[in-house]
Amino acid sequence: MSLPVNELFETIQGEGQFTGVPAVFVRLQGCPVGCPWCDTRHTWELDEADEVAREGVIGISGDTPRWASYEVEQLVALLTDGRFRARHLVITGGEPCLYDLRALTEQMHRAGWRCQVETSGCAEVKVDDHTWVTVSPKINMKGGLPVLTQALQRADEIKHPVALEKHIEELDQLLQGVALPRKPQICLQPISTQKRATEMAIRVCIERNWRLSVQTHKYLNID
Ligand SMILES: C[S@@+](CC[C@H](N)C(=O)[O-])C[C@H]1O[C@@H](n2cnc3c(N)ncnc32)[C@H](O)[C@@H]1O
Ligand SMILES: Nc1nc2[nH]cc(C(=O)O)c2c(=O)[nH]1
Ligand code: SF4
Ligand SMILES: [Mg+2]
Repeated sequence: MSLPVNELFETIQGEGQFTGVPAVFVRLQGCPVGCPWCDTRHTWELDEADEVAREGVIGISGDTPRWASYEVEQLVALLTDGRFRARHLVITGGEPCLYDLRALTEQMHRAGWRCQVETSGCAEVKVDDHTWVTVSPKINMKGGLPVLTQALQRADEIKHPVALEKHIEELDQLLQGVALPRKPQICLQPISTQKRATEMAIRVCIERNWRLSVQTHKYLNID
């Protein structure tokens, strides 16, 4: 099984429940959802012409659509060869759940790491049982892709991007009638650190006893 890797880098998890935790990020190429405010638009298209050598995506920042094909075993070998101190792997994208992540998460857990997946919920979540699943639902997006009940039910955390009151109403509607067996933490993440969005998110988090997730890496100016 091969995975198209856009970038692989070590930083601090900037968002959600694990904010502040040193982590290695694997960003997979390809996403069909098309959020107008997406901060990783360069990951949307998986174009053959953008394929590069495997070394070409390690620790190099910069927003480009390039990607390299890694077999799961090659990725696990690289992640565990001693170059990283972190033991928290974040698999993001693009949309990582376009791909079957069971072998990767199983092998990384066996190596003593914790795994977290960041997904929009537009595709079935295929990870091992120990993986922390962060679902950031993308409601009414251009691709017309529904947020899958399977993804919501697998969620350990629901991290909703918000800028307008209507985004709260959409979340309420989405969650109505869906049983959430893992009792996920619900957090609101202001879109693009906008002041108004942040103020609204703070207010609603206090009203609902939800959690605030700000994109701390953007304030810190790190990857
Ligand atoms: C780039 S996405 C990749 C993973 C997956 N496609 C998803 O949307 O969850 C990672 C996280 O960044 C969030 N995000 C993307 N652009 C954002 C923005 N401009 N402001 C706030 N959050 C954003 C997403 O909602 C998601 O929680
Ligand atoms: N520092 C940092 N934290 C993050 N948490 C989620 C990210 C993502 O793009 O999925 C992200 C990211 O790109 N950088
Ligand atoms: S689902 Fe995620 S990667 Fe895809 S467009 Fe939306 S924020 Fe960007
Ligand atoms: Mg990001």
